[in-house]
Amino acid sequence: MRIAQALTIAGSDNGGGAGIQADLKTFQELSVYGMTVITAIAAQNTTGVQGVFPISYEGIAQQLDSTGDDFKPNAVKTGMLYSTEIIQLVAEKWRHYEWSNLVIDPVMVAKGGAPLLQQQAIQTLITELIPHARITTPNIPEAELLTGMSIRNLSDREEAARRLVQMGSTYALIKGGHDTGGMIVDVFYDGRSFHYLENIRIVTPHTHGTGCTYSAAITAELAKGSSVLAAVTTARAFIQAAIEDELGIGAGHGPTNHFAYQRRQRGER
Ligand SMILES: Nc1ncnc2c1ncn2[C@@H]1O[C@H](COP(=O)(O)OP(=O)(O)O)[C@@H](O)[C@H]1O
Ligand SMILES: Cc1ncc(COP(=O)(O)OP(=O)(O)O)c(N)n1
Repeated sequence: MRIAQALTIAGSDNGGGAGIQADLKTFQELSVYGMTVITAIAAQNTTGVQGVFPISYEGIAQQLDSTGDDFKPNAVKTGMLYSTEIIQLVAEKWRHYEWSNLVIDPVMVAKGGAPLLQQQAIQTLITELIPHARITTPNIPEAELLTGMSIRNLSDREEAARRLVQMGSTYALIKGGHDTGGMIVDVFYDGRSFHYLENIRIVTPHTHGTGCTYSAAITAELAKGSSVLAAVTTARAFIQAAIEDELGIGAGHGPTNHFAYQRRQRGER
């Protein structure tokens, strides 16, 4: 049996809650073989980001080539891409290796406020990468920056999702974690109709890496051949379990629990 394979192109979080580390843990939990291309080293912990150290252009190009020359990932996810140059490079290699199932988590700012994407790179993301996306998964502030509109209510989220699809992303998911209400509503758009993934907001400080983990779970499910809506639905259950069964690690905003979903599947909760 050929195992499903997924590649993440993202930054490193030494604390293990977000970035490459969250992606690999999520792939593994969902029985998908994970591969990485590291774009930047973010020195961080649960209290914030202390430094960002981009990998050289040549270093990223070589990682992409070493991956593409030998492996055939069934799905590819992008997270922290940091600069215009890195986005252009990823788009070029995407075309060259004819990869499929691109999941774009347009990481821009960490929850503590540290920038993870240079301001001038947002336009490059829109013109160079989003047209290749199977699905793009911004949180509300990211969706506002990508679409140039302010998002205040549900119909704004729907309009933002429409605009992402107009930019060329086949599907869009506007994540509702940054909303302040008691319910979190993630808006999924398939180009024709909307689906709403609603959940009660869990009151916890331990939500570091939720966006990375959610999009990695979508990527893993796409790698295994799921439809996009089925992938998002499973991923939503994965992130819900990961937030609910908190680990309580670190003095600040701790990581989510990547073990939780499978433990529940095995009845071990
Ligand atoms: N407190 C919470 N309770 C329940 N689900 C949450 C909570 N915070 C985040 N999520 C889930 O995680 C997803 C990603 O979180 P969000 O904060 O929107 O993105 P990001 O981590 O990229 O900023 C949300 O869409 C939601 O499904
Ligand atoms: C290396 C790296 N990549 C992405 C993030 C942001 O992760 P996200 O899932 O948006 O969660 P928060 O950090 O915002 O809680 C990161 N911190 N580091």
